[in-house]
Amino acid sequence: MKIFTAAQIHELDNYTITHEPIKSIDLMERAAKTITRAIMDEWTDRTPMVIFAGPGNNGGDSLAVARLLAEENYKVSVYLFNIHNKLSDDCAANKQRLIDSKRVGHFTEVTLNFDPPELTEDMVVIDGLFGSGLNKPLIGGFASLVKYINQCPAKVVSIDIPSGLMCEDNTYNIHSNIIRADLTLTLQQKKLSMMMADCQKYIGRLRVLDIRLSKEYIDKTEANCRILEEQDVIRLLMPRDDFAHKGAMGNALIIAGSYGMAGAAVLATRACLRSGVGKVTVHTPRRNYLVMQTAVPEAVMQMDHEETYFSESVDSTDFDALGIGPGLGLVENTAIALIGQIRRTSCPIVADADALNILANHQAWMQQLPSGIIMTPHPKEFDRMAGSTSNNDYERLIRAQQMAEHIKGYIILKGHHSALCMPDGHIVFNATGNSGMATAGSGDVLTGILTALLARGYDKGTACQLGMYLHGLAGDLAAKEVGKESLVASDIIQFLPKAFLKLED
Ligand SMILES: NC(=O)C1=CN([C@@H]2O[C@H](COP(=O)(O)OP(=O)(O)OC[C@H]3O[C@@H](n4cnc5c(N)ncnc54)[C@H](OP(=O)(O)O)[C@@H]3O)[C@@H](O)[C@H]2O)[C@@H](O)CC1
Ligand SMILES: Nc1ncnc2c1ncn2[C@@H]1O[C@H](COP(=O)(O)OP(=O)(O)O)[C@@H](O)[C@H]1O
Ligand SMILES: [K+]
Repeated sequence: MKIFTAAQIHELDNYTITHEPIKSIDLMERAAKTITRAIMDEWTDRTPMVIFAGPGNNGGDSLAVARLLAEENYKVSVYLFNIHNKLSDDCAANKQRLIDSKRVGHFTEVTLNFDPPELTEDMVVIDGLFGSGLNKPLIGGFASLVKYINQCPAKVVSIDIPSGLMCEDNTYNIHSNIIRADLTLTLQQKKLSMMMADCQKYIGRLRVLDIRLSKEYIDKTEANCRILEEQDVIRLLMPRDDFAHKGAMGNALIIAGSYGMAGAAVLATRACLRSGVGKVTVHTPRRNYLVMQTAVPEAVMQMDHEETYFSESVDSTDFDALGIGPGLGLVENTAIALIGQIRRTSCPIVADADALNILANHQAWMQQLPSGIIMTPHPKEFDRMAGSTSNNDYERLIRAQQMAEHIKGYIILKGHHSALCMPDGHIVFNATGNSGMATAGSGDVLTGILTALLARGYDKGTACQLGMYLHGLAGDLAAKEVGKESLVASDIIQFLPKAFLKLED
């Protein structure tokens, strides 16, 4: 699913109106019918509905919804805010339709002062104040109204987007003046701000409603951001040749683990082995020998000269991909070995965890990364790499996007919706995965999967997309079986086979 900007959404609306063709008022009616059905799915006609409508088309939508709900015998009260005495054409038309229908129990057009109605627990508030046309933070009377709605005990449903929330950048927004919805019914496509963890408190539960905007425009218009879907991923899968032999299925090298952190190496290596690769070699400190050999008998062991930490770069000529970082530790000798390793490696590299922390501690090295490197930071690791803390998730995402372009590499900013930032500036969000995966070692598993896919021969962008999707899918399948609370990183590996099977089916 593409994520369009507010400006593109506006173009999409206009394109639909001109090319379907359909009158804009009829398109609004179609949207309102879909929204009304979604509301009726959630609440019966015993629930009193209080609608707050703004002066633009978001207000127009909500006035049409008010009329349609009233026709379905819902008890409806409507407050239309028209303080500048200027309504959009379709909002004005829907005001008239609502008055003419005579079904709505209470209608007030607020032009000056507003005496707010009592909002009780049994009611539903429909927030149709502002949608994708919001162009500045809410202040004054609208801000007071938002605060009033936010402190009321009623359930709140936002049409298209919680009023006050911008579709993209909320860095300079006034956060106390944004509606905190329980349910957001967004039209046609998710907006970028809906992918950000720190905006979830405004959005609540999210449903995307198909209002049949122009498929032609959606298909032909380039979007900078998109959400990865199953059908995209299925197309990426390479078939396994019947005559395959291990020599042709990729040779992966994992450099991971230090004394006390053998587990990270075990997880990355096991995940790598479960992701279709022909052969996996793990380079780890001597003292991890017995643990590794016992836990992952399928892997080839290559022991570092040091007992407890990675100390010298290794010849990677014969390998097809390198995964480096999980549990590596931060001692200076390891740092020097790491940068040496990165410099002498010519196959694709996945750098994770301590590899990223080391780079963050040596900012000059950040400038010398080979193009095409794949880095998989969680937000804290990213902030360390970037050299400063981002104020919000959007700012961090834009920094990651800029860094990926600057170093010509791939950055997977991990989270609920991990964001793959590509060297050409595109961003791909992952939609699989769940909160059960917020457990130590989940990231090591991703490193193993990515290393395997690269060794198998997937190009970097494909390996990143497929890898994060499979990782999340395995986590989702595991959560179904063991529950989110009990899920551990090994469960993700255990369900990787089922994740592959699901995609292959
Ligand atoms: N177009 C279509 O075909 C379809 C559109 N659809 C619906 O339309 C919605 C978009 O509608 P929209 O473009 O009219 O914008 P909307 O969000 O209602 O607000 C615009 C008004 O707000 C004002 N304003 C802005 N910021 C403000 C602020 N901080 N404080 C105060 N005022 C502020 C702004 O005034 P201005 O600044 O321009 O003077 C203008 O009057 C979209 O979310 C979806 O629900 C669906 O029906 C599907 C078909
Ligand atoms: N709430 C969540 N929803 C979806 N995926 C999650 C969630 N929490 C964590 N994950 C995934 O789990 C992994 C955690 O990685 P990371 O933070 O590096 O863990 P660790 O360092 O312990 O291995 C990431 O791939 C992330 O996307
Ligand atoms: K809204």
